[in-house]
Amino acid sequence: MYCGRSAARWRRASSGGGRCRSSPRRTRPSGSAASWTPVSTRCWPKRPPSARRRPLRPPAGTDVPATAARLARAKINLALHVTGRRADGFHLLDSLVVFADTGDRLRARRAARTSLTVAGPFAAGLDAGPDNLVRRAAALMPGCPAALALDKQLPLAGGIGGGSADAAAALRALADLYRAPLPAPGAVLALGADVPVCLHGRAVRMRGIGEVLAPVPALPPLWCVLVNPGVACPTGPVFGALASPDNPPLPDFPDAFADAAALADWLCGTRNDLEPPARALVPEIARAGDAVAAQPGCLLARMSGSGATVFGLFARAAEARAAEAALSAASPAWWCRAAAVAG
Ligand SMILES: C[C@@](CO)(OP(=O)(O)O)[C@H](O)COP(=O)(O)OP(=O)(O)OC[C@H]1O[C@@H](n2ccc(N)nc2=O)[C@H](O)[C@@H]1O
Ligand SMILES: Nc1ncnc2c1ncn2[C@@H]1O[C@H](COP(=O)(O)OP(=O)(O)O)[C@@H](O)[C@H]1O
Repeated sequence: MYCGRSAARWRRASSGGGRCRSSPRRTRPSGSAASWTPVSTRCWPKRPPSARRRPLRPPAGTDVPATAARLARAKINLALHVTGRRADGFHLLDSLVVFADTGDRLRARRAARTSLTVAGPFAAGLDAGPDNLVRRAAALMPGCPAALALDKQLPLAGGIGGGSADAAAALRALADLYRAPLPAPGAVLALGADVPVCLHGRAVRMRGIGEVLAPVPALPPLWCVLVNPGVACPTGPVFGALASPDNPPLPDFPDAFADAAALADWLCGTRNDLEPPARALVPEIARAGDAVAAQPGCLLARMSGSGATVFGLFARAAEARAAEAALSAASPAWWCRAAAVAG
């Protein structure tokens, strides 16, 4: 990690291990509605959505749209502490999660049967079949058939939760189209540990394996640059390479963050515990982190999630855009995006 405006403290990892390019199918975390702690009150269906077979009819007189569009925002783990390991092997987390104002685009149109098409710069290698998280999300709402179109703008297996954001976007779009309730929390969590937080979609503290969400102080205006060095970094192997699952939780939050620099200072007392094992698996992460940390105005550079995407934080939009331009010019093979951080 690098933090501070002058001292470059991004630590280089000792290289080791090979590149990870495989994309294993996600295994399902077990979860129950009882373990879900939503920040806001939600209306859950009284019976499981799977009980519905025919398309839902919107309530009479309701003006429902025929199409819906959603931005599936990139998730950023500003801090990610691994604090324990459950008996089933899933790790307990304590994470400050925010969302960048950039992501995949999902369009949905009411139809007789559910279908999915995938286009965009990262469509290659992503199957539109039943394993796609959009399809798996739609399967949780069988009364809401739709023609779904995913414009895949985010790199796959990049630690920015693209698949989870797509699943959350699909659930929201179908709920909009049919004025239908969202699936039960346990079913949402079973799609992936990051899906509940992506469904929430705003800055939040995430604990448990991803199902316990709690409010955080309002974020100051903040911009980021996201950099993915083009190497997929699958989540499971990174957790598997973690030295210890038992690490201290996040420090106490202040009542407020005065500005971006104050947030960056607080983040300097936090970590991403998955960064050392990810850097050992994918040496490109350290190179990307060094490059981001060297950008003028960069307050902090760190890896998000299980990698390989690295983020830099900036107080001003112009600095983030300049960083994107400089990084893209220096390393054309890298995926670089400047974006506002949505509070
Ligand atoms: C690490 C995080 C942090 O936000 O982000 P990403 O790097 O994936 O973006 C998430 O916890 C990832 O969530 P998600 O990507 O949905 O994970 P899943 O598909 O449910 O799990 C993939 C695999 O990672 C491991 N896993 C995942 C979550 C967790 N809390 N403990 C784990 O040990 C398990 O081996 C699991 O089989
Ligand atoms: N719509 C989707 N977009 C991205 N990945 C998907 C999607 N559906 C299934 N996947 C699978 O989910 C895994 C995790 O992808 P992603 O959410 O992009 O990364 P991460 O969990 O590192 O943030 C990948 O192995 C990918 O094959």
